[in-house]
Amino acid sequence: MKILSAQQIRAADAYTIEHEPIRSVLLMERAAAECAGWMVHTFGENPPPFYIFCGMGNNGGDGLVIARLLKEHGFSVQAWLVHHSDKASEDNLANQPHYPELQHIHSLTDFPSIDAEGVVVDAIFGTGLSRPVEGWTAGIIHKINDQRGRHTIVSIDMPSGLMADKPAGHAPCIHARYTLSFQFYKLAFMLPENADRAGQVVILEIGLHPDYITQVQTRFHVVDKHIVRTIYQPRDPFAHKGTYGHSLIIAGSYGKMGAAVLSARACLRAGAGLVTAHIPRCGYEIMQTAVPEAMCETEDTQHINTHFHETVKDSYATIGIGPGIGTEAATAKALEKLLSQYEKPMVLDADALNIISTYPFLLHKIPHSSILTPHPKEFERLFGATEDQFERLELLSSKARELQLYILLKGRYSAMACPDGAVYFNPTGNPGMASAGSGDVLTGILTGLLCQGYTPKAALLLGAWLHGLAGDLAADDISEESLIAEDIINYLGQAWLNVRNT
Ligand SMILES: NC(=O)C1=CN([C@@H]2O[C@H](COP(=O)(O)OP(=O)(O)OC[C@H]3O[C@@H](n4cnc5c(N)ncnc54)[C@H](OP(=O)(O)O)[C@@H]3O)[C@@H](O)[C@H]2O)[C@@H](O)CC1
Ligand SMILES: Nc1ncnc2c1ncn2[C@@H]1O[C@H](COP(=O)(O)OP(=O)(O)O)[C@@H](O)[C@H]1O
Ligand SMILES: [K+]
Repeated sequence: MKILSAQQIRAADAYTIEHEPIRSVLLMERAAAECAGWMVHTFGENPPPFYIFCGMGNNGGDGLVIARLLKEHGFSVQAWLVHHSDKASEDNLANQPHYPELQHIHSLTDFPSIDAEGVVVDAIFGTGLSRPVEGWTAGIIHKINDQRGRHTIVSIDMPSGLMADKPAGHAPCIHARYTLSFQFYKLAFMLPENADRAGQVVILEIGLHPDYITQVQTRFHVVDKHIVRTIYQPRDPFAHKGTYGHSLIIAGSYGKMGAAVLSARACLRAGAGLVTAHIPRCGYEIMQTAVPEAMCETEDTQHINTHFHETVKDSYATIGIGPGIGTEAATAKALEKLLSQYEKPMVLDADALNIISTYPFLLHKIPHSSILTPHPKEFERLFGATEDQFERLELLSSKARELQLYILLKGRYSAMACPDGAVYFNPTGNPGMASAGSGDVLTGILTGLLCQGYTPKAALLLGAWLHGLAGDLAADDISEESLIAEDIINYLGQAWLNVRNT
């Protein structure tokens, strides 16, 4: 799914009006009807009172239509027009007479006291916000936020105060429980700094013209079922274990053998034909017992520090390196040697990335189209700090282009940058996965997918999706709280079935 900028969303709106064709006031009606439908579906059993705050633009126009539709549905509704500007938009004006009970707010003192617990609908500003909200209108936003504990706040299209594709900094902004976003995610929703502003994002189809959406060029995307379905390749009925490659997992050190076990097991569960684990000797019994399906190569020390045997170049379809290997100087030397002799795309994570941040020249030795999977701290160590998260996304995209690598920056919506500069966000996953070892599992999954012949881009998008989906399926069964990395591996099979049957 493409992520459109605010300007492209306006163009999609205009294109739809011209080519469907549909009058703009009817497109507003259609969008608002989707919102009202969601509200009836979500709160309809025993509907609480609705308090709807409308601005002077088309976002406010949506609010006016929602107020009328909910009232017609028999809900208890009160609506206010927040006069932040002198002029209302045409479609806003057209809808005002259809909601005669409309009340007016001209200053902070007009803010109503809202007693009974209910739903506050924020339809003050949407994609037309052009500058930070100031003055008494900012006061209204703060007053609505003060109601957070007692009321459910639902924002229409955007939480008011947030800009779709610019940093909001500390500007006043609604903190919504839900944001009902029209047809697309906005880039701002993908960033951790806006998590408690957008709340849970619900995408509502409003029938924007498909021709516009197909032809519009965007750098940012959200991975969806459609993308995943086109990547997925069923296994060949005549396959043998050689068909799906032999991968090498280089992981673990004394006290961190769990990382190696998780990566190797995830690599197998992702579908690799054969897996060899390259580990320190102290982990031999652990690995052979915990993952009998994997073969082992060992080193005589507690860290990985010798050069890898000469066959590394030819024997392995791909390599996953990093979880738990530590950052000893000898391990760094071994990594340098490996990067000098191995030429196919591989997966680098955790301590492999930390070593590279200490010896940045290694960045240029990584085989083209390899996948790096830093979490935000590792990313900062590798590429430096940025002013804000929009700037960090730009840095991510430009580094992927410059180094011709795939870089996955971990998070709620992991951001995956490609060598052409495109960035895909992964929507699956949950906070239960914020627990030790989840990243080691991801390394194993990505290695397993590369190994069986998925291209680096396909492995990256499918791997991140499967990893998060397995976490979601696990959380559904055993809760986010008790989810551990091993569960992600155990639910990988169900995630595969889900992808296959999509
Ligand atoms: N996408 C679609 O296809 C569809 C989109 N639809 C809806 O349209 C919405 C976009 O509507 P929009 O363009 O009218 O902008 P909106 O967000 O209402 O704000 C504009 C108003 O705010 C004002 N203003 C701006 N900044 C301000 C500030 N800091 N402080 C104070 N005032 C400020 C500005 O006035 P001015 O800048 O002139 O002062 C103007 O009055 C979109 O989010 C969605 O809800 C659906 O109806 C149909 C299908
Ligand atoms: N709140 C969350 N929502 C979705 N995914 C998450 C969340 N928290 C963590 N994850 C995922 O879990 C993984 C954690 O990786 P990482 O921080 O490297 O863990 P570790 O080093 O302990 O293995 C990442 O893939 C990340 O995207
Ligand atoms: K809004």
